[in-house]
This record gives sequence, structure tokens and C-alpha cells, in this order.
Amino acid sequence: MTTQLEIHKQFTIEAAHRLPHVPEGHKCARLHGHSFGIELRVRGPLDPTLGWVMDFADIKSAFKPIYDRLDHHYLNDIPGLENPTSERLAVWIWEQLVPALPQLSAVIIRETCTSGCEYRGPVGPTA
Ligand SMILES: Nc1nc2c(c(=O)[nH]1)N=C([C@H](O)[C@H](O)COP(=O)(O)OP(=O)(O)OP(=O)(O)O)CN2
Ligand SMILES: [Zn+2]
Repeated sequence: MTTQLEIHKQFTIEAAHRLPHVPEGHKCARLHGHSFGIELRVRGPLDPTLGWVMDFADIKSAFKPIYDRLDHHYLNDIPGLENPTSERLAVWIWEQLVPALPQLSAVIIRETCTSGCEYRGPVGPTA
């Protein structure tokens, strides 16, 4: 039996957005910004020598090009984020990041202190 653990690393981006499909009069149709919290989780076996699942710095390196596309940007301008809800942002980050970080197990978005979402990757067809 192998010991599996889930580790995490947190990032913050400052970004502006608006939600183009909300009902008329909804406050989120207006341009506004957030300090989005982004937590990346990685699951894997414990390396018996190093004593870790993965170096936290390797998570940071893998995320860096994506972070740079998001931080201090208007999210609606980014292809695939034309409707940048927390949910869409989580899925978008997953899809951008998983090729470089296949051990990725969750992307957690904290849009405000009280709101956010968690994406654990696509679910396969059920038999
Ligand atoms: N399911 C979702 N609902 C909403 C999203 C979203 O991404 N997914 N986004 C928004 C807005 O962008 C808004 O900025 C955040 O909404 P809300 O939590 O209502 O923000 P408040 O600061 O008003 O929260 P309170 O803590 O209730 O004051 C809207 N909905
Ligand atoms: Zn918002």
C-alpha cells in the first residue's frame, strides 16, 4: 500500500471582470475587480527519500505562465474566459495547467471572502 497525500499552494491574482450573461440590473454585469484566491492541489505518493509529494516550487513554476496571463488583466479579454465566473475560471485554469502538472487534483477559486468554487477535473462517463 502506498501513502498518498494531497498538497496545496496558494496564489492571489488581482483582476477585473464583468459577467455578460447575468440578468439585467445584476451588479456583476458592471466592471469590477477582485483579489482572486487560487489554490492548486496536487495528489501523489510520498517520495520516501525527499519526504514530499512534490516540491512546492515546482507547482509555482508550472503555474507561472498561467498566473502571468491572469494577474492584473481584464479576464473577459482572455480567450476562453469571455464569461469569467469562478466556475469557468477554475475549469480554464485546470485545462491550461494539467498538461504541465498531471498530478493536479483540484483548482479552488476564492472570488471573495464568502464565495468560490472547487473543480476536481472532468468526470468520466458512468457505466
Ligand atoms: N455561481 C456564481 N455566482 C456568482 C459569481 C460566480 O462566479 N459564480 N460571481 C459573482 C460576482 O462576480 C461577484 O463579484 C461575487 O458575488 P457575491 O458573492 O454575490 O459577492 P458579494 O461581495 O456581494 O458577497 P457577499 O458576501 O454576499 O456580500 C456573482 N455570483
Ligand atoms: Zn466578480
